[in-house]
Amino acid sequence: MGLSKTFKGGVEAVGGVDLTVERGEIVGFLGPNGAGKTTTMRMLTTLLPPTSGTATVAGHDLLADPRGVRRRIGYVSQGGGINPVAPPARELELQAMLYGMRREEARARTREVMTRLDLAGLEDRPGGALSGGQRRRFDLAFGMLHRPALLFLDEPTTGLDPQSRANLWDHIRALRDEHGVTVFLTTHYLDEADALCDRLLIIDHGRIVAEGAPAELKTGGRTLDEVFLDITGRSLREEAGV
Ligand SMILES: Nc1ncnc2c1ncn2[C@@H]1O[C@H](COP(=O)(O)OP(=O)(O)OP(=O)(O)O)[C@@H](O)[C@H]1O
Repeated sequence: MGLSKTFKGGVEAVGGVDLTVERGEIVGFLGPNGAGKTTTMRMLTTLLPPTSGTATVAGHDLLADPRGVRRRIGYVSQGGGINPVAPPARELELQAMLYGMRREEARARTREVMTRLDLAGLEDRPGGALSGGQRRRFDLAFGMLHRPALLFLDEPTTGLDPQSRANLWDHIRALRDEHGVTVFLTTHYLDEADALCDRLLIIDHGRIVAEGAPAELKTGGRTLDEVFLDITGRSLREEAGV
């Protein structure tokens, strides 16, 4: 599909990415800061027009049928978007109505998703009074509300304690195992990639540089961290101005 993106000013963020994600797998998209992960994800979710190339996402062509893509995917952005003042439970109901559900159905779906994600009992709690783990689970609730076949998660567990991370992994696995949802996620935590993902794609300087199951990549008794550094090098990206 050769997806690429060059920003105004000439920064080539993504330079011809070809990737395939199979239905029902959890794919980890790894890469150093500035490698092009978020830019790729924003193109795959129709939020950013590619400079060239296209892709088939959840069975629909990105350029020819972006509405078809949007209907079938969920997207949870880096850092999420929970309103600190309003209870996210109420906003979930409104969101469900925006997806075309009637009030009763929206209420029922909100209850169902919240129960699934261990959020029952938090119906009246404003976003600002939630723990980091609860906030991230609400972010996930927004992403899965309309039963997408494919879920994009940009750094879903950043800033969470080990318990909350493990809990979120369980929820992500359950989406795959019980509903056949395909998950495409970025993370900087390589232990997370190792434990959670069926397959990994490593991007660097806007190009895919390695791909495989965690066990396939960890050759020669190396940890995933070692493999990652061997592939992408040890220089700091921000200081190189990339
Ligand atoms: N709107 C923009 N305008 C110009 N350059 C941009 C823009 N967005 C991203 N870039 C540049 O494109 C490159 C890729 O950025 P991107 O955010 O996709 O990386 P990333 O892999 O998601 O990084 P991180 O791990 O830090 O989130 C970087 O060099 C970045 O500075």
